[in-house]
Amino acid sequence: MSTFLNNFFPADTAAMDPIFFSPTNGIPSESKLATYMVTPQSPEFIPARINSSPNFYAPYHMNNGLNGVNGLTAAAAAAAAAAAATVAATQSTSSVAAAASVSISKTVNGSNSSILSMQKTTSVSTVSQQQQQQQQQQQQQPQKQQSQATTGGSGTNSSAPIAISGSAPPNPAAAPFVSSMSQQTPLKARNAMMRQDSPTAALIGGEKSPPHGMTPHGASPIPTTLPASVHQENVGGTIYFYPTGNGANNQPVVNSVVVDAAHPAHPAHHGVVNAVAPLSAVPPQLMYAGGHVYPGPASNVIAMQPKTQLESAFFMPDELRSDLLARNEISNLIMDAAEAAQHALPLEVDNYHALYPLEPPVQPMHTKLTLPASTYRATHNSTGFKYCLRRLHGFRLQSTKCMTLVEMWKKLQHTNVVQLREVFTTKAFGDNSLVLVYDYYPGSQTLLAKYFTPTPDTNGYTDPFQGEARPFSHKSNLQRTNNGPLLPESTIWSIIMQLTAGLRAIHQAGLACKILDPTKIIVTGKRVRFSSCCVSDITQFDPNAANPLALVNMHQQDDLTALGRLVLALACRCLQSVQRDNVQSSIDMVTRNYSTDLRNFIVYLFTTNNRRTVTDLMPMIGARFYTQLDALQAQVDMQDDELAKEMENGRLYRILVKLNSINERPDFNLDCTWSETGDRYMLKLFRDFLFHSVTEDGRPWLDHAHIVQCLNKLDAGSIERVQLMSRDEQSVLIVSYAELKNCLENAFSELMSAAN
Ligand SMILES: Nc1ncnc2c1ncn2[C@@H]1O[C@H](COP(=O)(O)OP(=O)(O)OP(=O)(O)O)[C@@H](O)[C@H]1O
Repeated sequence: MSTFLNNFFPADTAAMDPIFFSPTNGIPSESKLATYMVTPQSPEFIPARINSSPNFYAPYHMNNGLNGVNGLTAAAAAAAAAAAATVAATQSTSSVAAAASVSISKTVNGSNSSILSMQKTTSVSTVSQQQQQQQQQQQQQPQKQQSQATTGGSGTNSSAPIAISGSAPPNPAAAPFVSSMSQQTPLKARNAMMRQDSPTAALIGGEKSPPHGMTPHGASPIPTTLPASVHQENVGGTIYFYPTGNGANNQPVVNSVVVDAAHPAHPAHHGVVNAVAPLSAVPPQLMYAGGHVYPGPASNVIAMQPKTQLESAFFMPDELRSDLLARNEISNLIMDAAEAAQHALPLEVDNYHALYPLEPPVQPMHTKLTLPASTYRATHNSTGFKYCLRRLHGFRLQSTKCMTLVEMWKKLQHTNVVQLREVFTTKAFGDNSLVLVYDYYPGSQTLLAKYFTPTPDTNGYTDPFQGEARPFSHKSNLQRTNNGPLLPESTIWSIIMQLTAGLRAIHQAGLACKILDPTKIIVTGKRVRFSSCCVSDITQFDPNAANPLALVNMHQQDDLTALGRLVLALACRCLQSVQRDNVQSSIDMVTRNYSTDLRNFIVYLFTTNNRRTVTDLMPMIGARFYTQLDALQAQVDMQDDELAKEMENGRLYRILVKLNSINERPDFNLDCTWSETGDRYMLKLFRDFLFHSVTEDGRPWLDHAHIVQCLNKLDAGSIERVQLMSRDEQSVLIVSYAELKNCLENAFSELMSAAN
């Protein structure tokens, strides 16, 4: 070590306190990096620009959307860091040393003496504050302010020196710190994390003792209570940092917060139940510190999942994921050349492009539309959002008076009605077409396709396992129709509730659906929506009528009749069941297979001599409404929980974006060493620590929990410290996450300002 120091500092300055002059490596004296004492043998360390003392508690700020934590207030961020400080302080009461910053360096020849010497000191234990103060007085060293001293020290443990390297410390007060350090110092530094326990173990069976060679999760080995000013002393080649008395007065901002080891920076993301636990009077606003922590799924959500596996606590259920993926895939489908030739679609239609057909090219006319129609998915030119375009071929708008109705439909917002966005005429298809633009729901099926399409039979053999009743029973086969087994009554009621909800909104808006049949109702997952609203209002518009809404009451009554027919068809699972001659036998079938309520519901809608309203249907739905509400709320609970997990993922993603924009950047402002120097150097080593750790025998050490934990600590700006090893294993930097965060923010803002 002494060799190293002699090399590092020229003889004429050797007597000077190295912190207060500019070392020959060009590091300004005020630099925090200067105090890290990186060896000259570390070729990567070429500081170019050094920051002054970082503002470790700088509030989160939004920076191009990539910064910080979603919705985390500055107070919350500070509280998070504060919580970490207190956690560490609480846990390291026996390790009383405190210092601005620390470096552990090997000797020039690369021996492990420093680390070994520290290991020898592990037997030393707690030193009281009074002892430290006495020792501090005995030292009688000039108490100099150091601007780069980290803040956040508790001030109670500020006088113990911190051993850096070389032989045993002259001041026994240093020992406790050295002791805890040595327990955590990687024996093989960066490349040998000597881990015996994975942090994931904590996910299963509570906190395990921290593995060797890595900063433990629960308690920082490095004192986290740092005074504002530090004096350093070189004894026999070992540098000791002595906090000055001033530091003792430097009360941290966080003392009032007492938390358990569940600092935001803890393995929060992946389910360790590390909720912040207030043990004393905690100001409520500081509790935001726990906002970083995903506390694991709620017990009610876990109970809802069919298979409660460990992964389900951390990741999205497979079913939901595959649903979302399927929807994305459908949404992103593009035509191949053959399809494009077959459909011959224009490149652009009004404000939309990338048309993709949702049905085969030649469509038979819908009986009520009397015009050929096609449906496409298309992307809006300026917003990039996808919409559903319904084109009426060869349609000339006779009068713009119908626009009154269009405006009424555009205003109608309901979760069971596909919303109309706009209507325009176009010649882009080579004819006069009218286009109605609706919201697009990928993966939708019409009710016709879902429930009234014959299931393929193999040689007349029907699968006895299909159907709701017991397999092979007489009832089971009787309940089968051409289109599959009869639907469970709960499914029919679920559709009824959704359709009546949509219809109620339409009627209350003074409109009528007019085309209420299985081809114009779409099903997306379990959601049912009216999909072709307004089409009839345009195509059947009478420009000579004094009041276009004069007949709306009659149309609303027709809607209710159509609803009755639709429900009957669903209950019989057969469209022919609603033909005039079949209605009575179909109702008999409903009586046999379903509840009286369902039968009464259908009969009510078929009884046309009274004026009917949707509201009258409510009592027939009755308590089933509560069942539906309960199912929906359970789904909301589940999705809320998924959202909480994904929020954490999004936050970590943003940090990774920043980190990766900086790491290994080949060139920045004509400086090809930018990403390897100054603040960025620490980020590089941190990246190695995160992702490139290896076991003692050189195998990659991959632990998701380690990565998540460390990223969380970085994001929270925890004052817990981490040991980073240079790639040549000649130097160790000990740096707090707060400093790393500061480095990250600075480097990224440099990139941002250059990009702008
Ligand atoms: N808003 C929408 N979002 C996503 N897909 C939709 C939307 N509206 C309709 N679709 C889908 O587009 C396809 C065609 O719809 P359309 O209403 O034309 O049904 P159809 O059975 O072809 O009726 P028709 O025989 O009258 O043309 C269907 O697969 C339907 O699920």
